[in-house]
Amino acid sequence: MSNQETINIAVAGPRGKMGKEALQMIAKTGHFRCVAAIDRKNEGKRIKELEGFPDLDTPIYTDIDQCFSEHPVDVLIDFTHPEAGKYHVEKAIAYGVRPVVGTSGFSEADVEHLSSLAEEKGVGTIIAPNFAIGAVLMMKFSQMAARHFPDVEIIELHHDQKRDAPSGTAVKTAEMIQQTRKEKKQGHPEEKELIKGARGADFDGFRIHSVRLPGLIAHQQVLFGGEGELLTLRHDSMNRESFMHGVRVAVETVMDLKTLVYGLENILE
Ligand SMILES: NC(=O)C1=CN([C@@H]2O[C@H](COP(=O)(O)OP(=O)(O)OC[C@H]3O[C@@H](n4cnc5c(N)ncnc54)[C@H](OP(=O)(O)O)[C@@H]3O)[C@@H](O)[C@H]2O)C=CC1
Ligand SMILES: O=C(O)C1=N[C@H](C(=O)O)C[C@H](O)C1
Repeated sequence: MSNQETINIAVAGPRGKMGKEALQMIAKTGHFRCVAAIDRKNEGKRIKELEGFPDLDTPIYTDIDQCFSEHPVDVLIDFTHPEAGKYHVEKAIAYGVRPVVGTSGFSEADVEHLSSLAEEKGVGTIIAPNFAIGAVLMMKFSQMAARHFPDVEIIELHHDQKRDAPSGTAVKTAEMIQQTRKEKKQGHPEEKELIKGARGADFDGFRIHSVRLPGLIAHQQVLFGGEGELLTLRHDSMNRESFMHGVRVAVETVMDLKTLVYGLENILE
């Protein structure tokens, strides 16, 4: 489709950190229009009544059925929580609305389930654990490196308001590494944790560590160890605008899809 055709968007989670950022991105993108918001509070209010958007006269719904029945919505952007996100995606697909989902914490089974729904209805859907371009490159470089360095540990670092651990990005990175890494249980065979959790979460024989601190936004290091050498890949999101180019590309791309795509790396050129 032409980049200039207007895309009507509903945003789920408009009071959240990412929901607010998405509203700003939509306002700055000429051919995007926010036509509705889905929030579990503020039924019947307008976004302009929320903090930060005095000019946005967009209706807020708590009932997603009502929202999709009353508005012609092309794309749903969801930045909420996994249970709400899954419900929103199921509803969107049923109404023929294309979901673009950043919400993390979906299980493999959730993604498979939503993928079958999308395919059955022919509704384009994008679920991306991380919309930052640098993060996607870090994941791809990690996948390349794991072919040569099977000894790897992931350290993800996030703000202390994050609910899920490990992060969606860390899980996706681990899944991508798993595709190229020779299977191996790392560390000493008789290794013993003196404090439970000291060695982090086990993913197919390698470890994921989650750090939560105020002051952090979203960061990840992937450390590879070899004979006499170390390779460190690191990505830092210094603000939440860093995710918005990817969200914009996903909104444009999903208009032409008929199935579910999991991971931004699958749509970037
Ligand atoms: N893919 C990516 O690039 C990125 C993904 N994320 C992910 O996005 C998600 C949101 O992150 P963030 O904005 O920081 O989190 P916030 O907690 O700031 O925002 C989440 C929002 O979702 C709302 N919400 C919860 N349940 C519902 C519901 N049933 N219906 C409607 N809204 C609901 C919350 O409302 P309430 O206040 O009432 O609880 C809150 O406003 C997380 O899963 C995070 O991991 C974050 C950054 C980048
Ligand atoms: O909660 C966040 O903040 C983030 N969540 C996503 C994740 O779980 O990977 C993406 C990014 O890391 C920020």
